[in-house]
Parts: sequence; C-alpha cells; structure tokens
Amino acid sequence: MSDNAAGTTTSSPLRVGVLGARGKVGREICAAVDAADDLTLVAEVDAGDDVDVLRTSGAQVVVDFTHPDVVMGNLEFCVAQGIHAVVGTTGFDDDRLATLGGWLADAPSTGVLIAPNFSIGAVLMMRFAAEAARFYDSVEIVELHHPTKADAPSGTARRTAELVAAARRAAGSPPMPDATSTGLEGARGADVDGVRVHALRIRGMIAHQEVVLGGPGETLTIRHDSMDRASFAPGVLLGVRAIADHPGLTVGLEHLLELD
Ligand SMILES: NC(=O)C1=CN([C@@H]2O[C@H](COP(=O)(O)OP(=O)(O)OC[C@H]3O[C@@H](n4cnc5c(N)ncnc54)[C@H](OP(=O)(O)O)[C@@H]3O)[C@@H](O)[C@H]2O)C=CC1
Ligand SMILES: O=C(O)C1=N[C@H](C(=O)O)C[C@H](O)C1
Repeated sequence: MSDNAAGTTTSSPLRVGVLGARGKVGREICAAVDAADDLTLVAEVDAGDDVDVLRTSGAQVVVDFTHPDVVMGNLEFCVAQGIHAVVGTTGFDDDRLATLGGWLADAPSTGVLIAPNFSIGAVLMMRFAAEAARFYDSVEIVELHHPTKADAPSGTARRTAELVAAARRAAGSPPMPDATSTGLEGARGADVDGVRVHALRIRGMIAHQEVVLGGPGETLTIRHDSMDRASFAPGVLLGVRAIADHPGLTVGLEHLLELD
C-alpha cells in the first residue's frame, strides 16, 4: 500500500506464478492474470522448468494446473517457501489432504485453496445436487470430458458423489434401489461413497456433468457445461485475490463465495 501524488492510496499488484503454464487450463489462467490490473504474472512454469523461479521471481501466490502425479511436490515447495497456492489439479484424497495439512501446520500464515472445479456453475451444480439428494430414491452422476483428461472419474464427480452421500446420510435416506445381481464388469460405473459415477471421454467435449435424480413418476436432471476453459478463470482469480486472507487449507471454492 502506498500514497500517490494525488493523495489517494494505491496497492502494488499481487505477484502471481503459474505452474502448468503451457497446459490447456494454465494458458487461460496466464492470459487472465495478464489482463487483470491488480495482478502481475511473474513466473510461468511448465514441465522441465526450474520451480525455484517461483521463489526468485517473488511470487506471492501460485496457481497449479499440472498433473495429479506432480502436484504434491509443487505444493511442498510452495508451502516451504511461504507462497500461497490456488490449486485446480485433481487427485486429492484424504491422505493427500492430511499430508498437506501437516505441511501447513509448520507454515501457519500460508494459505492453500484446492477446488475440484473453479467454474461458478459447477459449484452451484454440486450444491443443488446435495440439496436435492434427500428427496429422491435414486441419484447417479454422469461426467463427460475431453479424451485427453488424465483421471477418471473427474474430481468434480467424486466431490459431488461425496456431497450427495453425506446429505443422504444426514437425512437417514435408505440405500438406493438397484436389483442388478449379474452383468458385465463396469456396466454400473464406479461406486463413490455408495453413489454410482459414470465417466465418458468424448472428442469435442470440454467438461460437463449431469446429476440424475429419480423418485416415483419423476426425474430431475441437474446439468452443468463448461464449453470453454475460460469458465475456470474467474473462480481462480477470486481464489488468487482471497487466499492470503485464508491461512491453512480450504477445500472448495464455495467457501470463498457468499452463497448464503
Ligand atoms: N479445478 C478445476 O476447475 C479444473 C481442474 N483441472 C485439472 O487441472 C489439471 C490440468 O488440466 P489440463 O490443463 O487440462 O492439463 P494439461 O495436460 O493440458 O496441462 C498440464 C500442464 O502441466 C505441465 N506439467 C507437468 N508436470 C509439471 C510440473 N512438474 N511442473 C509444471 N508443469 C508441469 C504439463 O506438461 P507436459 O504436458 O509436458 O507433461 C502440461 O503443460 C488436471 O488435473 C485437470 O483435471 C482442469 C480443468 C479445471
Ligand atoms: O481435466 C479437466 O478438464 C477437468 N478437471 C476437473 C475435474 O476433474 O473435475 C474440473 C473440470 O471437470 C475439468
């Protein structure tokens, strides 16, 4: 913060580094950071580059859209350097979150935000699905993505299934009806916390999800479509601007949105 000649107070732009900068989402994030007056893109790091440039460039916040196999190493580096992190990369299970929590315990003023999906519509879709889950006998999830996606099912589908399962447990919902006793392995999708998840990989698609709920004589389908990776940028920038005020671990963009 400084006073300018006109006597008004100005802040210097927040210094941002991007990991996975040449990837499909990373490119979008670099462009969005570049276009924001209050942010400066100080480091663009991709596979094979020296991650230490994040430190030498003075990055205050790092955005990670890399790969589930490398993201933990990246975060260990950032937290050790006291650099806040906003993470879109998938692959976070309870063990990984616990490890990260341990690193953050030694760096109490550093914040890490992990969000399975940074698009506002996807956050709302997950919330609506959780809200509706207790009113229906059946709930299943279909996620549809581009065929270059590294993981299946998607992080968003896993998270949605967990939220749906938690809502049904809290409401005391009975198990979902399913008479299948024989069939081809895989035909009923993956079981995530008791919720069936089906993953499609389709050329031409980006990131899409349907939550299909059913009860006597009716169904409800909640669908979200990201038709452009630009859909992730506003949520990421929101996280970049807010994370310094949220030390510790935050899981889910919903915690930074004023939803209630
Ligand atoms: N939370 C959200 O809203 C979203 C999350 N995602 C997730 O983000 C991740 C990336 O997705 P996407 O952009 O499509 O994938 P891409 O493969 O297009 O991009 C990943 C980039 O990271 C690079 N990379 C690999 N290792 C490292 C490393 N150690 N340091 C720096 N860069 C590295 C890759 O290089 P190379 O190709 O040479 O290996 C590649 O350029 C996935 O986990 C995906 O599921 C995607 C969209 C939205
Ligand atoms: O790899 C992707 O593309 C996406 N990954 C995230 C996920 O696994 O949920 C978010 C979005 O679905 C796009």
